Amino acid sequence: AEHYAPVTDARLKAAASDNGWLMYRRDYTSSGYAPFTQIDTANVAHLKQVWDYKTGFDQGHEAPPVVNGDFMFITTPKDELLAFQASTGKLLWKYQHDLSHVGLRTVCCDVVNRGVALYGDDVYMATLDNYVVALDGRTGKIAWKHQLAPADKGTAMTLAPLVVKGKVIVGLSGGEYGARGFIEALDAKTGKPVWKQYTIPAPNEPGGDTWPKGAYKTGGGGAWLTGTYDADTDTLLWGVGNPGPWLATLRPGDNLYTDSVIAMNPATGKIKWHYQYTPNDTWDYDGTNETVLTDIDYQGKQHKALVTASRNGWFYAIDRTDGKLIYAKKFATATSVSGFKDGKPETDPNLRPTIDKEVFTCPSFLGGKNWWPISVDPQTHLAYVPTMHTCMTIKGATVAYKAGLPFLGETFKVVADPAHKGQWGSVQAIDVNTGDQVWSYPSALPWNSGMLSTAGGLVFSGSADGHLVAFDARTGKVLWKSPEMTSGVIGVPSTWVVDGKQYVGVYAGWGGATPIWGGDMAKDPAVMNIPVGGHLYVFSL
Ligand SMILES: O=C(O)c1cc(C(=O)O)c2c(n1)C(=O)C(=O)c1cc(C(=O)O)[nH]c1-2
Repeated sequence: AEHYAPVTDARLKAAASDNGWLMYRRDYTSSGYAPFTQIDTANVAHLKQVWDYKTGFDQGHEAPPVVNGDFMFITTPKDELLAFQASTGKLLWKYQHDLSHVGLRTVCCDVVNRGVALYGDDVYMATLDNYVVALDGRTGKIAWKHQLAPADKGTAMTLAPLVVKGKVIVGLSGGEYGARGFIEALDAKTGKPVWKQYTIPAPNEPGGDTWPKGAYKTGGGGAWLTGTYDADTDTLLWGVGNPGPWLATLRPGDNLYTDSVIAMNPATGKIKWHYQYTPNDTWDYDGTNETVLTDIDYQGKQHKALVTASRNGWFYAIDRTDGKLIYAKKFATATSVSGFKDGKPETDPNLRPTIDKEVFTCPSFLGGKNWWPISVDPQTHLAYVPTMHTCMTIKGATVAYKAGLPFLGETFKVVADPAHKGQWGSVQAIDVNTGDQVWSYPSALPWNSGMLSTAGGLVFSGSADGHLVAFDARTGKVLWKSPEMTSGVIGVPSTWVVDGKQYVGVYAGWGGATPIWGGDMAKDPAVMNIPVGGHLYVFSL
């Protein structure tokens, strides 16, 4: 293999001019966009498989290939880290994190891992038993590992870390177990903790008064997806998950910072501002979905914005300098969050379940979109959004907190969205200047894969029936479908260039929350028949 070029701050900041895919969403803006033009709308139909690798695991395969030079790094659901020669698929080394001491039970939504971060010579992975592990990228030799929280108290880590200025930053899963979430930064060289920011304030801290007495300790607020770094304002942006327990009558108040994006100082973790997508959430909508930085022109005014397609079914544009709402538009049927007043979301009091009352509301807790990241293309100025069309019935239930056990207080069932019968999913393009839909590609099966856009005028994403699909970025026309892969796709495609040749890679490996919690959707024979099994595929011209 060729020599390993260290990943510097300069390279991470200037991802646009790099041939690799150096982090989870390729660049600090979380665009999921690559500037490569070799594969384009005219030749994409000639893509051929160049190599593949079967992982041997049947859980959901969610990680994107992360590529530095001719080195590719990808994780498996059980915290194995694989290094390949990116151009040929030659396995260079393999590291298996020891999960033997952890029950895999306190993971809400399948045993998963979303991949790695790179810095210097090292590769970083977060694990289900709350370690961050650093390995030498060339050899797989362990540099350090550090455990952030015990493994048996309802917490886990499933996200890809983010490296900002020499710190490896990760967040906790555990919103369904009443774990108090946090985001923590470790020194990339030594693994020493630098700062830790709880997502749920203590009573004496700002926002502490949005919780009833004592509730913050079991308030949830996982931070289970990778954040975004705004290099212009030196701000770290991170989405925070749902409050615990799900049943909101047990915790009156806004319950900050659940279901919010928080803006932090990356040197200290100190919170600068926040925006809450769903106040006093009682539908498990989380606020963890990606935060993508993009400059927009809304009604004739320029804004430095962040955009997100929230689980609650609304597409938000927020001023990324101060956290003020610019606009919010529905991208899926959305009734629980019913409108906005002075920039703050309002929820429908009639659609709040109680211990005596079952309600029907949309979207389901799985969201108008779940964790599968959107991509924002600076050329088309469109956001490509993997969308789910479901509603739910939901009712309160009794619950008591016990560390390591689910803390929900609700029963629920995912059902079809009456406005999208026979269509569990779609891929849609949304104009980030307006929040309006430009094209939509309907899918009978749920669409649970992340999006990749490229300067070749293409959008790639994987289908549940096992194809990598290339869309025309402007029109949504399908220009190419890979031959059928051995499983459905929930992975995140990525692309890179080695020796002048562009590659596209994606995991097939059906799983994640949909087959476990999907109710009527999971019981649809077409969904039940999706084969499982992890399989990495790489294509080029
Ligand atoms: O609150 C949490 O801590 C938490 C963690 C995770 C996770 O770590 O995967 C998911 C969720 N919540 C969740 O609500 C959810 O719908 C979900 C889907 C998936 C998946 O991998 O498909 N993970 C998670």
